[in-house]
Amino acid sequence: MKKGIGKSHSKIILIGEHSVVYGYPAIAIPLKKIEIECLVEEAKTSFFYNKTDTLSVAVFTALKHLKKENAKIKYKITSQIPPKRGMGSSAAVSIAAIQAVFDYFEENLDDELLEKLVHTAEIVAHNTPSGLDAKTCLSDKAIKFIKNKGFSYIDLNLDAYLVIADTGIYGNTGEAIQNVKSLGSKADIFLKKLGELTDEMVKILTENNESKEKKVDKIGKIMTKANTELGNLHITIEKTDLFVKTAIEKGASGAKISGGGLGGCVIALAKNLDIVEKIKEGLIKCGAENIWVEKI
Ligand SMILES: C[C@@](O)(CCO)CC(=O)[O-]
Repeated sequence: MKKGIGKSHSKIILIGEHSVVYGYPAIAIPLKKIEIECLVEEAKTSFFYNKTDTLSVAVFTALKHLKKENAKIKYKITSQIPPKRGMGSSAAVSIAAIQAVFDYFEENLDDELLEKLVHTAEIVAHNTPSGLDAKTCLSDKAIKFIKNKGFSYIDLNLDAYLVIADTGIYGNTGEAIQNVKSLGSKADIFLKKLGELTDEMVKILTENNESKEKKVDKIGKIMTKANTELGNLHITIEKTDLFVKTAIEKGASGAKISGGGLGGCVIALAKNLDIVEKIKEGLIKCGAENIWVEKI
């Protein structure tokens, strides 16, 4: 039977979520071990478009581009990425689905077109995507990203670990973006501060000759400060605050939410595996539903 396959992976945002929507830089890291795959196969009936479902929107976006809106296909997603947790599941679903549709019809798809189509699909998912999620889910390496300006690869090389802990609470990027918008000009000062913190982190990562340990300390502190600013923007919640506090008590150099907010994941930076274990233990006691560890 004819079939098409597409693949992508998860991501986290080290710093700069939300402020990136307003033109400030962000740093994001692909999580290549947490994968997603989409399979497209022949079906008896035409594809049914549901505009409230990210996957359906992505498939439709690809079919529309190929002028095959009435194609008789069905699709299936196999994903390790929990949805609505700030781990890029909507961008990754879109990437995998669009690739699978193009693969099914044996059409060429370069990265530029893929990104454009993902962006179109993402607009339906949360209105004003900066493009950061899609770019990170398409990347093999950490990136520094500025909306409408592009990206550059960034070498982290810290010999440290990120503990990524899922609160189990669905975040809502669209609502979180709306919360920030509704603060009006009151948000400006917090967004600017996030931009400054990101610039500071980029400097440490790219220009600083200190020991890795000192860099990790500084980066951790910046992460925690960023979380405070995200709190000022009303997108942290009680459980993420508890995770951040606990991770730091257990020895994390710093911690923050990652992604859209209002739930989702907290990321904590740890200097070594002993600290990783302590953080994990603490966060499991606080109700973490799932924990991943990424060396950075
Ligand atoms: C909240 C946000 O900054 C990140 C969502 O993962 C939105 C975006 O960049 O499109």
